[in-house]
Amino acid sequence: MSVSIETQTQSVDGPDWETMPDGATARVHIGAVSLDNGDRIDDVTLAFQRWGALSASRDNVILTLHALTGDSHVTGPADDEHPTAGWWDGLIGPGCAIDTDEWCVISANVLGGCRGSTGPSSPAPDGRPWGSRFPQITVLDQVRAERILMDRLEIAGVGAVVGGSMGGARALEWAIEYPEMVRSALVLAVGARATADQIGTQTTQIAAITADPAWQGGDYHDTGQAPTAGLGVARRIAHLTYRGEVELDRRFGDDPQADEQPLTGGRYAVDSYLQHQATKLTQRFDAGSYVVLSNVLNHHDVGRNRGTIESVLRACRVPVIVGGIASDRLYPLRLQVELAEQLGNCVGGLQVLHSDNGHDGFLTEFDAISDLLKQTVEIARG
Ligand SMILES: CC(=O)SCCNC(=O)CCNC(=O)[C@H](O)C(C)(C)COP(=O)(O)OP(=O)(O)OC[C@H]1O[C@@H](n2cnc3c(N)ncnc32)[C@H](O)[C@@H]1OP(=O)(O)O
Ligand SMILES: N[C@@H](CCO)C(=O)O
Repeated sequence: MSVSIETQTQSVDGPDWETMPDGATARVHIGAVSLDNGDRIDDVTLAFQRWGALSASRDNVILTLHALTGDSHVTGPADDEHPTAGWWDGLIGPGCAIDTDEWCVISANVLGGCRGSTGPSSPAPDGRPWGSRFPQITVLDQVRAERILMDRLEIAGVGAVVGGSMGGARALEWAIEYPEMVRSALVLAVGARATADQIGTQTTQIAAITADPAWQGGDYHDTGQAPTAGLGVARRIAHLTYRGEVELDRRFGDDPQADEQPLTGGRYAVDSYLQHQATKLTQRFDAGSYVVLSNVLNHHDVGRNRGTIESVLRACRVPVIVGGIASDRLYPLRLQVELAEQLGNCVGGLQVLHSDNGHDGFLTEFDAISDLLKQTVEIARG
């Protein structure tokens, strides 16, 4: 589906993006985005951060793509605008795996997100929060928005698109939909389409949120209430899928939490751990975005409107590095085996990360991710 692209660039709420300090945030009105479901969102805003200088030929951009509850803050400590430290902190910067003395790193908060980009909690054209009116979007819709952002920034091509999980899904869609713009891609901890298991756990998480009376059909943003309990349950379920089964048992087993007594109403240690993860998320993330983005993952299917998954992957000529984590039970290795075997130009075959941390290995395995990023930028150099 083609996307109408307006010509003007309008920066709002931020400094000139090319000269702002490393890690500063800019927000750009990118205009309308046409969606897979035939709908359209007018006047989309994307918030993004930039590290490293844009070269005179504007051809040294690395687009880093965050996962479900991430945001544009790839590196650096938490700050007023970004409640968590960078999700690939230390991997991007001067002398790092993506060396910002060479590369200009751009990272945008995703369409549907809640950290400065248009999503359920941001104002619709009538000034009220989008809430339940926010349309069903797909990974490809998010990538279309990012493609328009590149156009607004006058970036005709990028050295690499890199990401894991939902970020990996977008990197894959970038390589398939806009191969002429992408010199290399890192696709980590994801598959070519959602599996029944993923859709099962994600729809169960959505059910936990929508069962919370504070959800109010998704139109809670201006009521002073939020479905915090439902979002917390959703995160607990999700977090179990993000970590290794053996890891959790090794760390927590059936231990009680501190001096609590489970037989008399006290908590298990793993219960306390999940409660902690849930509380941290509910303090920083919008439930409406969580629902929209979980559905984005449910709808992920590179074959949609294109053909068989195998034919779509085989036709992709962009050099792609494919990585997977051996203990990932949410995006098991068989999904990355399929990608590595079927992508038209997978470089070096499947690269397996050995980690106890399951799916979250794409965030925690610093050395292995560093190596994959270095391989990717090496291809981008040509
Ligand atoms: C691209 C993106 O996805 S960006 C978003 C990434 N960040 C998140 O998703 C935040 C949620 N956290 C996570 O997913 C993971 O913690 C990661 C991937 C960020 C880091 O993983 P790890 O370093 O292995 O941390 P781990 O999962 O062991 O969690 C440690 C936390 O659990 C807490 N914890 C450990 N045991 C217990 C317990 N028994 N009871 C309560 N809390 C506990 C620790 O105190 C620590 O808290 P803190 O994070 O507030 O300092
Ligand atoms: N911890 C990651 C895992 C999902 O990929 C997140 O919350 O985005």
